[in-house]
Amino acid sequence: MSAPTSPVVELRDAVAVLGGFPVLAGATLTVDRGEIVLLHGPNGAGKTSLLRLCAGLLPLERGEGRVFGLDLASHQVAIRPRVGLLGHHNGLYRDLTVAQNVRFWGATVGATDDEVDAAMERLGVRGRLADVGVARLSAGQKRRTALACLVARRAELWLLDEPHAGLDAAGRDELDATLREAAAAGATIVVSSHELERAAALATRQVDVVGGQVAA
Ligand SMILES: Nc1ncnc2c1ncn2[C@@H]1O[C@H](COP(=O)(O)OP(=O)(O)OP(=O)(O)O)[C@@H](O)[C@H]1O
Repeated sequence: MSAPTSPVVELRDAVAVLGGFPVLAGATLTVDRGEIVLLHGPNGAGKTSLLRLCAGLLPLERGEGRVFGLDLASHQVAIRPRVGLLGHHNGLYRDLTVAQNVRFWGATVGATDDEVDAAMERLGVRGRLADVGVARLSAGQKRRTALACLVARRAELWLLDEPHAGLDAAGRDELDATLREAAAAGATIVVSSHELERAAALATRQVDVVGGQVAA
């Protein structure tokens, strides 16, 4: 864990480039431990790119970037295991069942069977779904499973790209409750969402992303 007083995310004039195109054009953002920050902005504004940069999955071309106090330019390998990114892909092992996926991620931090069960219960994928192969799940069920994996692996920084998408009403409520619990337990959460009313009620702070920058 980073020291309680140091920010979990610190970006200053961060520039990232994909295919010769600047997907982040000087983004500055600070996120403290326990915050739930909502990224809001139009399609193509740079929200996904910002999340991927913080996850160590997009190279920092120019500017400064630190996560857990570690330099993004040189410590991506150390940063990645402490970060849970839920992107457009759920990152699940398709050949494993729901329970096997959640157990796998739980095992990376030494989670007990009870903790793994509790994570699945929290996201409504325990009972009947637990032994179903991921390849046979619906989109919403995959998303629930991916969220259960994040709970089980005790990610310190949750980076969630439109996590409400594809979830039914109960799933959205369970997601919000899960995020509040995680933040209360010390996790830091950055979430992009087009579901403004719901996400704004969840977030402790909202920032606008426009043209690859974070609006002041
Ligand atoms: N693989 C890529 N190669 C080149 N440019 C890309 C690539 N992926 C995204 N971009 C560009 O980067 C910019 C930021 O995209 P990004 O996906 O970060 O936006 P976003 O705010 O998450 O959008 P949305 O709300 O549609 O998900 C856009 O202009 C987009 O066209």
